[in-house]
Amino acid sequence: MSKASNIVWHESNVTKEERQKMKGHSSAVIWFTGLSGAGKSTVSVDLEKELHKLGVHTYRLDGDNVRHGLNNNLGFSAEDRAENIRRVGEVSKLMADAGLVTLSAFISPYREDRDNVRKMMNEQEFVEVYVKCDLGVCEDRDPKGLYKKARAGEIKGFTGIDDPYEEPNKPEITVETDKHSVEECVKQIVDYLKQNGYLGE
Ligand SMILES: Nc1ncnc2c1ncn2[C@@H]1O[C@H](COP(=O)(O)OS(=O)(=O)O)[C@@H](OP(=O)(O)O)[C@H]1O
Ligand SMILES: Nc1ncnc2c1ncn2[C@@H]1O[C@H](COP(=O)(O)OP(=O)(O)O)[C@@H](O)[C@H]1O
Repeated sequence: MSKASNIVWHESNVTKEERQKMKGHSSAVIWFTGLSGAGKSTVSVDLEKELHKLGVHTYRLDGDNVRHGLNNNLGFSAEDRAENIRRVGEVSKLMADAGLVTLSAFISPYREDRDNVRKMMNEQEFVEVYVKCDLGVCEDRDPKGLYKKARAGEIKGFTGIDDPYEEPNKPEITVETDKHSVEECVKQIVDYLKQNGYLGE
């Protein structure tokens, strides 16, 4: 809910549709959710490179990066995670309005928070990608050494250890990074986007 009153929406003279036409592809928010170490960053970085080669205008938003700036006043309580996801959802929506394909990679552990982002956009604009990976595999990978710290009790409220992760019920795409290579996961997403008309002619 807005705290401000007496504010009036001001329309632009260039529409989203006109921006999309100029770019030659649809806008979309590709929302990566999954455990720490599941591969959200790795897959989204390689997917962006692939989309760029195909002439798609992209931008990537990543939990670690956004928490250095826009969201540096938020921690990892359920309330702060909800606010993190709400703000990133609003930024993703602005980017969709600008005609971009945004790749948003956040643990986003709560189904309700992700569904609230979905509700912010047009139905076909939100593509939820569940980056699925067994917790044990994530823990073995431990690319930042955070699981080790969480197990040692040095980090409290770590997702998957002593904080919840709610799997998506009906994601548009599930990539299983403990069964398929990065290249295969990227191809699966590109194929979905092509088959569903996101990438233009
Ligand atoms: N308590 C706790 N739980 C989970 N993750 C933690 C925590 N503390 C720090 N980190 C680091 O923060 C990154 C997750 O940030 P997100 O913004 O994606 O989290 S969330 O969507 O708000 O849940 C996450 O990055 P990824 O490993 O890329 O997922 C971690 O590096
Ligand atoms: N199929 C795969 N997809 C994504 N990452 C993989 C895969 N196989 C192994 N990895 C490795 O797993 C780690 C995933 O880390 P990262 O992308 O930072 O995860 P997240 O962003 O979800 O925390 C990386 O070290 C990556 O090289």
